[in-house]
Amino acid sequence: SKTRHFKWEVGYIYASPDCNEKILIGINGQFPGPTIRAKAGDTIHVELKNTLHTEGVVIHWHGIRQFGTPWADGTASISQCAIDPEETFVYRFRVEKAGTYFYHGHYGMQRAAGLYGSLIVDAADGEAEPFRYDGEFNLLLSDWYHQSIYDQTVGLSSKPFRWIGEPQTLLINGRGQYNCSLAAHLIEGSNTCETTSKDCAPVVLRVLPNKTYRLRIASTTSLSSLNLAIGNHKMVVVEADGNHVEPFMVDDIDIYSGESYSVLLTTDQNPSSNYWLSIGVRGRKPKTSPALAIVNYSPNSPSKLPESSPPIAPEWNDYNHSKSFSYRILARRGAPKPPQSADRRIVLLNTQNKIDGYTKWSINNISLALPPTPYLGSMRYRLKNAFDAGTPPENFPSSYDVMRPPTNPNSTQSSNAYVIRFNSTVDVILQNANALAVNVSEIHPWHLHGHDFWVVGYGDGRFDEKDVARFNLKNPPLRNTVVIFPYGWTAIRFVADNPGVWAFHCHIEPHLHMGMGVIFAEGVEHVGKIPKEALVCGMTGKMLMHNHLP
Ligand SMILES: O=C1O[C@H]([C@@H](O)CO)C(O)=C1O
Repeated sequence: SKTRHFKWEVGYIYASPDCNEKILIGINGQFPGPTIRAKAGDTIHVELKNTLHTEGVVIHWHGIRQFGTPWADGTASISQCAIDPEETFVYRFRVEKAGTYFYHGHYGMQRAAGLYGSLIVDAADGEAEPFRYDGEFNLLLSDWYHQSIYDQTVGLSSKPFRWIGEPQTLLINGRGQYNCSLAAHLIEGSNTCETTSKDCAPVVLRVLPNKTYRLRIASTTSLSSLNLAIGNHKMVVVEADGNHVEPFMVDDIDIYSGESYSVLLTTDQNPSSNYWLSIGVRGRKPKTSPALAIVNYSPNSPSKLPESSPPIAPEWNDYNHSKSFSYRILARRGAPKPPQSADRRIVLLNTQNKIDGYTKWSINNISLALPPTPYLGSMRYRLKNAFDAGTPPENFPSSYDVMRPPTNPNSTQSSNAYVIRFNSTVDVILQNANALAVNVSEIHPWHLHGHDFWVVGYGDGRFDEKDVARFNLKNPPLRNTVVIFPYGWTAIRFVADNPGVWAFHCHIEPHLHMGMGVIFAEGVEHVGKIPKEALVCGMTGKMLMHNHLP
């Protein structure tokens, strides 16, 4: 195995991802950031210089466990201090498992400002994936707002609340077309548009007939849940979040923020035509046009417009469609199985709340407020008063009606954390509920840092003790992100075998900003020597400056 070195500068740049010039956060002047490509077992070494003029930055390596390097997880206030302007921080960690991953900013709402890129891990030398393909494409999906993230964050934390609304544009590999359909010739009265600029030209997948391609698809959207389909073609799902799944064939896939998939595409359709690949919004009433890419059968010209219209995503609120897709995702035969019982069960109620008139999301009535001192340092060195004391609740009152808005919407903010016994097995039940408005319950994709977890069950309504008997302990899929459907619950199981402090949160950027997350700490006493650059801020900073390192 190798060490792969990268030297990055993170800074604001001018770019036109949807043919409209804005500023966004690029890496080495690029958007999306450079793709990291490595082999399983390699070490990634990123020397990251913050060239944002007036704000800190961190980068999270989404789906990478950071076993033995919890300080490299890239979560501000959790695993490290934000890197100050003009400072350089070295992220050094191992990529253990082949798969489709990505990285992104994890400070404030910097992900929504465009701070993301792909991280692809190939099988180690001498190892092979359990499926074959002739070529591959990488599709990093995102959504894009014209409003700056400053404007967005101020709105979300204002009274009255100002919601960000739906994104202006969906992007594929950082490119999209605002207010102008590529399929213009098919839609009467729509504008044709200038899409020759390299920043916003549609993505072209150039294929040969009768071959099989692996499409790596990851979503780092700020808000949108997406559906992806390719005209006339079916796809076979083979990977989810860096784990092999039992292959199954679909017409389209749903993908939530924080998830990744690999699908196999066989180019077995009429080769004299090109085809649309289309991405549309799910789970929220869409106001954003679908994003399109072209599957270009060689030797057709890539500018030859497909004869058939782009596939249309299922109705945004057809949750049965989404559920049937999620329920089909199962571990590939031979994949690691979960422990057959858990040592602890934590039930997390997801509600939208009010705190002093501000709109928030809460988990068991606590809205996460991150402390100034990163947990990893304050827990490792047992600093008092660095974050709120006490264990957050393990459950919510049995009288709470998940089908109705909260009768008392008042909630509290806290930075308290769940301390989990090292190497114990934990079940988490994510319980969805009605939001503040009547008859509204939203989709939330939950992402766990530092682990993959088994998705052992889903259900509608309120989770009940008797549901435990229905858990799938035979072939549950391993993932790092899983969705909770409106008014439903999702059960996950994981082994707390990774010393560190790990965020577990809704991957919707504004929801995390509004407090929708919790902190898990496990085996912190086993954490090795934390590089002091990760901790020099807040109380740990003062302690190190006075040389009182225990
Ligand atoms: O967090 C959210 O706030 C709005 C809405 O509930 C209140 O404006 C919305 O759609 C969210 O997802």
